[in-house]
Amino acid sequence: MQSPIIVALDFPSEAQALALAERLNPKQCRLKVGKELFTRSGPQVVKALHAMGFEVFLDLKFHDIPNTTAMAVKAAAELGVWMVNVHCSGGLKMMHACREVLDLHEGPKPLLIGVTVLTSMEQKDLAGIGLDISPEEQVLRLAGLAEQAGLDGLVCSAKEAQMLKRHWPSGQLVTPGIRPVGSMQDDQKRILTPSQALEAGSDYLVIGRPITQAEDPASALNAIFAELAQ
Ligand SMILES: O=C(O)c1cc(=O)[nH]c(=O)n1[C@@H]1O[C@H](COP(=O)(O)O)[C@@H](O)[C@H]1O
Repeated sequence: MQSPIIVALDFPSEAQALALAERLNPKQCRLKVGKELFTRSGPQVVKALHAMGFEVFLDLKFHDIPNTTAMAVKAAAELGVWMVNVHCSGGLKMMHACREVLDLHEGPKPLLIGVTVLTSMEQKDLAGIGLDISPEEQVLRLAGLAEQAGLDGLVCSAKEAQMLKRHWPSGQLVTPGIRPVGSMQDDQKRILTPSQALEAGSDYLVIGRPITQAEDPASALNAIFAELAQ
């Protein structure tokens, strides 16, 4: 089976990230490079992971005026990443500019994914930023904009996957906030287990600390992969 697992390489140095990657199998997962690692190590770490045979999700959650965001997405495409993301709350014009720049890009195009409501946020956090609606309503509103802009899918909580697949069947759903039974919740709020997330309609599962902080990360990945392959 093509693995749905994306391991989040949230490390403070390239050395640590590559040491973890060395222990993982590119047939069992893809890797996510996020803000901390990229800010410290830059495109070099992405190139090193590509050289090890991994496909990379560049998770920098771009959010800026349309031209700036689109040029950042273009740079990601030129780096050869498999997936890139932008915040849907940047609006329709911003997402549309990103779609257009990728349509013009020659060669393999990364999947363009929109971030809806962060999995660390609950209703009261939305109220704190002036949004007096439920996370589900806000996710649906942003999903509608992302579909209209021609994005390939969404980052969302697996708890919203079923609802989103009904509204946008072809949208690829990338879901963090995944916790195998018995692992720590950490700062995640809207969580599901790997199997529950796939059943709910997730296409890709972003899993960080339950694998990267495990005593034996390869076994932790293997156990999740085996459970999903059943
Ligand atoms: O875009 C993301 O990947 C993301 C979106 C979101 O809403 N919530 C979320 O946790 N993430 C990322 O998913 C990863 C989750 O890591 P763990 O909580 O350690 O499994 C982190 O790298 C987060 O940056």
